[in-house]
Amino acid sequence: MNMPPLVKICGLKTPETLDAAIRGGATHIGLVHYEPSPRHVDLKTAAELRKRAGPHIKVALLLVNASQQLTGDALGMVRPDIIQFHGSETPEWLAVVKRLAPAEIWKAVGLKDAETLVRMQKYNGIADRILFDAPAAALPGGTGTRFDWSLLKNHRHSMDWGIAGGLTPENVGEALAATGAPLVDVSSGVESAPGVKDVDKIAAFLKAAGR
Ligand SMILES: O=C(O)c1ccccc1NCC(=O)[C@H](O)[C@H](O)COP(=O)(O)O
Repeated sequence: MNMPPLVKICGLKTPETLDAAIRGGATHIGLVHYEPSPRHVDLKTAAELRKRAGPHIKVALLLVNASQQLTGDALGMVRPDIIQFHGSETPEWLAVVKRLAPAEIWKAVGLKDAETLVRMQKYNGIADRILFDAPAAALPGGTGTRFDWSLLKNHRHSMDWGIAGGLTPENVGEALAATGAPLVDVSSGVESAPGVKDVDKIAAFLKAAGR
């Protein structure tokens, strides 16, 4: 029997929606610390949600081109299992954080074209996972738009990876069949309004993804 994919529910802000993700079998959750986002949580709230999540689900903290100071403060306060870099962070910066922080390093990459798959090789050996997402728009993530899944069809992955961008309970099965992704990540597709997660949609997504 095929293993179900890993599923990350991103952009959680409340205990109720965190509990819904855990109840539905999510393997990962994401906390966005980026003020322009409707999913932004301050570090105190992120630390409280991280504690509530407990040891059985992995918690990713999302940062976008954060300063050295903010990155250090965020890691110290929240103590995430994963830091997801969602801006134009360099491999050199990721390597510095990797040496200092006891956390996995994920790098989100806006998958625009086949050339992107060549350029992202610079993160090989540094990022613990690449998250293929739609190219940045008004926000660098959480845009609710898809990338062209066929770009990954014959790609030989040299790092652990996953997909994000415009996934919903209705299309996640098709996305998994098209890409064979070991991990799927969703944010807008389980919301009733930008930044407002819907517990029923979270449950439906997890079920549709096979959790
Ligand atoms: O979710 C945000 O608002 C966000 C803002 C800035 C950087 C990253 C952000 N989200 C990152 C994620 O991992 C999202 O889950 C991913 O981009 C997919 O989003 P969506 O298309 O809305 O499902």
